[in-house]
Amino acid sequence: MRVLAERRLGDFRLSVAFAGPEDGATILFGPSGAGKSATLAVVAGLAQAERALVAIGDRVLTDTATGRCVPPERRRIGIVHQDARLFPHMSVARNLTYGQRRAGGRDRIAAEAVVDVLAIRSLLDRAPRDLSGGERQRVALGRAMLSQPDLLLLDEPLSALDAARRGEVMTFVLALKRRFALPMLYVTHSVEEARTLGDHCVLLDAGQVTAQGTPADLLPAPTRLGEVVAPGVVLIAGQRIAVPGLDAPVGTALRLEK
Ligand SMILES: Nc1ncnc2c1ncn2[C@@H]1O[C@H](COP(=O)(O)OP(=O)(O)OP(=O)(O)O)[C@@H](O)[C@H]1O
Repeated sequence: MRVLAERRLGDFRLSVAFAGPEDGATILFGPSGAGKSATLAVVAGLAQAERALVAIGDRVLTDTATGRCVPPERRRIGIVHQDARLFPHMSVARNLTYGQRRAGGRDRIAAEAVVDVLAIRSLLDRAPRDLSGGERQRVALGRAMLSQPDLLLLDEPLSALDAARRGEVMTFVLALKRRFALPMLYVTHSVEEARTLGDHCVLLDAGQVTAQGTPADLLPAPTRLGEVVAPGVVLIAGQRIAVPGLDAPVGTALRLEK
């Protein structure tokens, strides 16, 4: 995947160029306002840029030098947002087949395999309103996969979930990545997500790429100061400490404030 995007948004100037693996996840990491969404919009074909090149393998989707610009619906890009945006009037199964219908006969990614990897078989007859937040995101991932994308764009897909669900859904994203080996462009603020899921990492700040490399090299592991090891019990520096009133679920990592 190759991306070059130069665009102006009011006073903000985006000027980024990066390349990522065709069979792994590229992380776009940066603070709020760095230009991550502005970059995704160019990749998805939803925004014009003064200068842009977007290519997946040898498929060129945007090239301002030649005037090429494939419309969004023909880019073969699956998008997963922060909120699942499932169709509320359709069952899970119909949400999934909606993705399939848009695939134009391509069928590299089998529905059965996606349903298995995401463990959503028991949810197929449910309505989106009867799903938990984590289940909804798994279905949104399935719908995006079944549109048979050449690229999966994930725009902070875990950030609306609580810590426990985040870890769970992250495991499913990892499983999809391993099983289907398609390029992913993954936007996050989370060091943990970047390090767990990323093969390549692009750091953005103020509209510019400030560094590119492996997530492990660019993003130091967060220090886990404490972990909930039983209801109301935190393990800190090897000691089990009871914390009355603590209702965080077991497994939650805690950062302690002074
Ligand atoms: N239509 C617009 N007009 C003017 N400025 C804009 C417009 N859209 C975005 N911006 C500015 O462009 C900058 C980059 O925004 P962008 O949404 O890409 O950041 P981001 O990295 O995705 O942030 P976040 O993590 O908060 O989603 C911000 O300073 C934003 O205020």
